[in-house]
Amino acid sequence: MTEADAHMDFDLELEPEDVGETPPETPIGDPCLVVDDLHVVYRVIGGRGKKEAAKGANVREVEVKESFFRRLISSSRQHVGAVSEVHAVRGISFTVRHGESVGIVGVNGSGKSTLLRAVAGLMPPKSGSVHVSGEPSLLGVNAALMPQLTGERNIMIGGLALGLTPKQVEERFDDVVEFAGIGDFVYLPMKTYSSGMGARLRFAISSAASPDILMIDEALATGDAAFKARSKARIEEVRENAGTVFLVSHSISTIEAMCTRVLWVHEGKLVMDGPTMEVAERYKEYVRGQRPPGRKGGRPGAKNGNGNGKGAPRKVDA
Ligand SMILES: Nc1ncnc2c1ncn2[C@@H]1O[C@H](COP(=O)(O)OP(=O)(O)OP(=O)(O)O)[C@@H](O)[C@H]1O
Repeated sequence: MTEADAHMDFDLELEPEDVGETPPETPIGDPCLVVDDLHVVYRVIGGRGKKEAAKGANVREVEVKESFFRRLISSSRQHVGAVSEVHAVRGISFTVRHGESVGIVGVNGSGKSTLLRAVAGLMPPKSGSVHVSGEPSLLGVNAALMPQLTGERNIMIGGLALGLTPKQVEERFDDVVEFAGIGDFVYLPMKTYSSGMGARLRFAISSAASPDILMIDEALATGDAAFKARSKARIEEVRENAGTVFLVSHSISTIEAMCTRVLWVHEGKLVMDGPTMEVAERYKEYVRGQRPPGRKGGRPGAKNGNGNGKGAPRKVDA
């Protein structure tokens, strides 16, 4: 696989069921989420900061001043390597209103999932802030459900974590199983599930509680047409109740069908924010340019730099 291919694993084709669909209309509501100059940094012990940084990644090796305690234990432990920092989200700001469904797009490793997790409060920011009215619900790919427990137990745990009572979870149990389409697998440990089954169950649980802010990380890519249709209806339901939906997906057609607005993230920065059609078009142009970021002329935001002679993405006010 070439470097260009590595950045091209997108579904740029509209699927038959999406053809002719127009994105939902943008409703006007009060702000429910404000993200202000957000920075998120991962610290990795034993990383290869210099090598990664040389390849253009958002990585730097940091010097760690050895404390007395560290020196004491290091004499009895093997050296574990340098500490590296990955600056995954770099100064992102935006405001979201009730009733918006916001898609997040970007090439692999651009920071989409990290941004979503930070907004959900699962990642502490290095600096900047996230102000939320309402309780965000993220049970995406990295959710803290327990693989050794059965789907049944995880539905109960997930439901309680989302604020449902045990009785409410019991009442919604059959719906969740049917929505996820996992049948009798629900009585087996989640570690026996395919990744698609796990992702669908997490989405089914996370949307069961009608959350104020529903966050979905890639789950929709894992289902068949019927699951996608059910998901779309569920997302519409949340939006109609003036909730807010965040959706990370590699499938631009999914984003086009389900979102009113798109944030395009590249190397941890927000390069474009605007109505779905506008941003999706520019993003597709960029991806079709087949120039991976880091190569001359391939960086979004660079002057005439998306590889097809078109200029930098225009930042659109939210
Ligand atoms: N747990 C982690 N520890 C260290 N670095 C991480 C961790 N998770 C993500 N990263 C790094 O942070 C950056 C952003 O990753 P993130 O997963 O947010 O991107 P993404 O756009 O969601 O990627 P993908 O589309 O491949 O899922 C990448 O450089 C990635 O290597």
